[in-house]
Amino acid sequence: MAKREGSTKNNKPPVVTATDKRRLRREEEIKKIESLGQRALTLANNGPLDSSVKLFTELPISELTLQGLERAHYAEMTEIQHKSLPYALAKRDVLGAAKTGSGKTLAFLIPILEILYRHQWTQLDGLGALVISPTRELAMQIFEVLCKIGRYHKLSAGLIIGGKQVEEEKAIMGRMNILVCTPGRLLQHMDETAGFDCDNLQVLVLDEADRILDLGFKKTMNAIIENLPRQRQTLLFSATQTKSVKDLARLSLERPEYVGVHEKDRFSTPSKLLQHYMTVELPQKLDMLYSFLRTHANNKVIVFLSSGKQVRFVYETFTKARPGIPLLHMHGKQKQMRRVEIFEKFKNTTKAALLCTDVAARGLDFPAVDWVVQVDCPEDCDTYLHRVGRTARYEASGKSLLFLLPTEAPEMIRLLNEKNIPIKEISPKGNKVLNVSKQLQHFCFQDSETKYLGQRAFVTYVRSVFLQKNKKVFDVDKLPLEEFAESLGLPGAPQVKFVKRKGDKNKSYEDENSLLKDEREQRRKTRMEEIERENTADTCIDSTVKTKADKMFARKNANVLAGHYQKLVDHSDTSDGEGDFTLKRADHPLGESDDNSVKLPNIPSQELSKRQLRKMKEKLIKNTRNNRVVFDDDGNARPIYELQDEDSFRQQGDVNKMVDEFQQRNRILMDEADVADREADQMRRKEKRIRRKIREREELGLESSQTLAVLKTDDFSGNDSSEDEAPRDKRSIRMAASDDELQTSKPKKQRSARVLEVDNSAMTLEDQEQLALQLLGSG
Ligand SMILES: Nc1ncnc2c1ncn2[C@@H]1O[C@H](COP(=O)(O)OP(=O)(O)OP(=O)(O)O)[C@@H](O)[C@H]1O
Repeated sequence: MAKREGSTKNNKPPVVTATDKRRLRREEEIKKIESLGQRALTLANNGPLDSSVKLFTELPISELTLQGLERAHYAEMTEIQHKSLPYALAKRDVLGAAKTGSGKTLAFLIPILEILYRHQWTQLDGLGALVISPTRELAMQIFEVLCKIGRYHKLSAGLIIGGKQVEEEKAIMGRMNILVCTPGRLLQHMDETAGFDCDNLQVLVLDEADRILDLGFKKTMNAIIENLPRQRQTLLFSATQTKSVKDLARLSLERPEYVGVHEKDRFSTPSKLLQHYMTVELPQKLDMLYSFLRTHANNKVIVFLSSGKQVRFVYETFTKARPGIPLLHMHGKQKQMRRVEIFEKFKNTTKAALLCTDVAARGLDFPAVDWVVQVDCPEDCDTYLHRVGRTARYEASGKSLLFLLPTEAPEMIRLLNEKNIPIKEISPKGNKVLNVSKQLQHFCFQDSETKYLGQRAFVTYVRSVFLQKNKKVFDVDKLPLEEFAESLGLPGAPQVKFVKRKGDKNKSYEDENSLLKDEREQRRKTRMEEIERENTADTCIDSTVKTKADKMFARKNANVLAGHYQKLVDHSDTSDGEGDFTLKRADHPLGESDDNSVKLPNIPSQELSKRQLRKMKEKLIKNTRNNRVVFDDDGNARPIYELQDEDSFRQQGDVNKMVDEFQQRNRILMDEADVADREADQMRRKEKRIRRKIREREELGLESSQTLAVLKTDDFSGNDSSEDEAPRDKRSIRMAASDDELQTSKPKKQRSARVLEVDNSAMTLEDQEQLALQLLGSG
């Protein structure tokens, strides 16, 4: 004390050490945090925010988040943000509903950052916030926005969306403060990962809440919720929000604030979205789509179909038919890396058509989409809303077109009108409709793989109609099946038999990876039971009536058909939950096997009973008798030899000469066939080579499907040797640009703890993946 007085007397300033500076700054920060909390509470208690408040800066939001928002060019709040943030920032439960593209993502990400910041969350506190999304792409998108606006916070964040690197994920799960994930993989970690617990969880967010809480995810979500503490904040957002009391009870919400933004609007779709529908007969759908793409070749278009097989078939055949617009395709069964690639490609393009299933229907924020075309009718109005919501986002405009069958149109339009969806009928200009069916026929005839794909596309479409709940819209009996098959280029309609299993769900949209192991096991068992039923119910098999397709199969030897038969009955490789019913052809006329031996369908024999094996053998032997056919130029199957009566034959001229001519003609034909076979064989081998390479790449780990990154190092240790730099810089997140930088620029201590500083400024998903790989590799 005396010393201080002395120093004052000598007019010397008191000595302020670095520790003092740190302490002062810390005290200041604590005061700010307390004030933020107080202001947030007052704001929430005051009720709805005044309409004059427009900017994020006017809300009790920390400097760190505001800087992130500014850097990402977000200044003014959208309506849903304006209405929900005051409650969410005060840690209240919120059920938010607002039109598609209206900014719901920020409405839950800002509160997450703020709540954790106000708790001064550190790595030692573990998991503080969990965001659950129904699809991987949506999770990736949310993660990207989080990286952008959270760049100045000292929090770690991970993206957990499935893939192969479970073990690597396990190693760092325990250190994540925020996780963005899909339900299936999250549950897997809850079950398997030691050291990963959610006991401290502060905020739970369900994006697309109605979807996550519906039947498809019910079991998984129930199990996840069991692992979460009851004392937490829960935020639910969707354009089509659930109000089910049961759902809310499952989540134990506490007096939630219901924030419905556009409820009083005249229409439930964005105002700048122009919506049309067109009545199209089923066999004309692909012609219409092809014509549409030809005439919109300079646009960015999303095309929705109801199954992955259809997506693949249209993609494969249209790519060959060249509609003049680049084509991309996305469905649930694609490898994750491929999906990421397509997602990024479509995001960054201005001119392309993305053919997809409903896996892309919700939440995805592709910039500047001009058109959304729904080739197949959505299962309900909510799905319609989410699909069209991929265009006209935020302040942009967009158009949509819905194809409806004459049988679907009246009821579907009534339902859409009832939901305040303004949709107008338009009719195609007759002279602009191009015919693509002929080309499809050609492709199917030329390539058996395309034909099989077409058959499966046919089956999955019919199945999807059969499984729809709303029978007033969807009537499978009224589908013109033969004409539809013809329009896909198929030589006849594959016969489809429906066996509705107990517990069948109406799931045209499901991330297969979300299925639990026991669900998959259950499906496998049911499939085996179906095969058993199929093999014993011979009364269903009508061996006399043969479709053109049946005859076409006869060309193939038994071995190939066995594979095909397996594909038809084995639903395990279905892309869109295709395994929900039994498909059965009326008969399977088999051609002669090359080696005259009978091959059984490719099912492990130990999984079949003796009786099943015997039945299958009998069935195959019965069907392998002389019924070979040839095909004429129109693709019609004919028997190889069609006998004339002798008199008319002799009248045609000298028999020996005719025999010579016949043999010569056949030699030429056989030579041609030989060349074609060799070419096909070469193609097949090439494909196999490519597939093998891809597999090898994957095995080497070059395909990183798992994405996991650390947003920010957590360092409240007080070790601020660089404290005289601007605090913003000191705290800023820097991304190591290369492996070398990662290796060399970090202090050893940090590296050994595998904590990276990340600058997400220009961080693409590829960067994030790269970073994740580096991070994982560094341990
Ligand atoms: N405050 C804002 N200022 C400017 N742009 C914003 C703001 N909030 C969101 N956006 C932009 O609006 C677009 C849509 O936002 P977002 O994806 O969050 O919509 P959404 O309501 O979640 O849509 P969906 O219901 O389809 O999931 C995004 O491109 C986003 O960057």
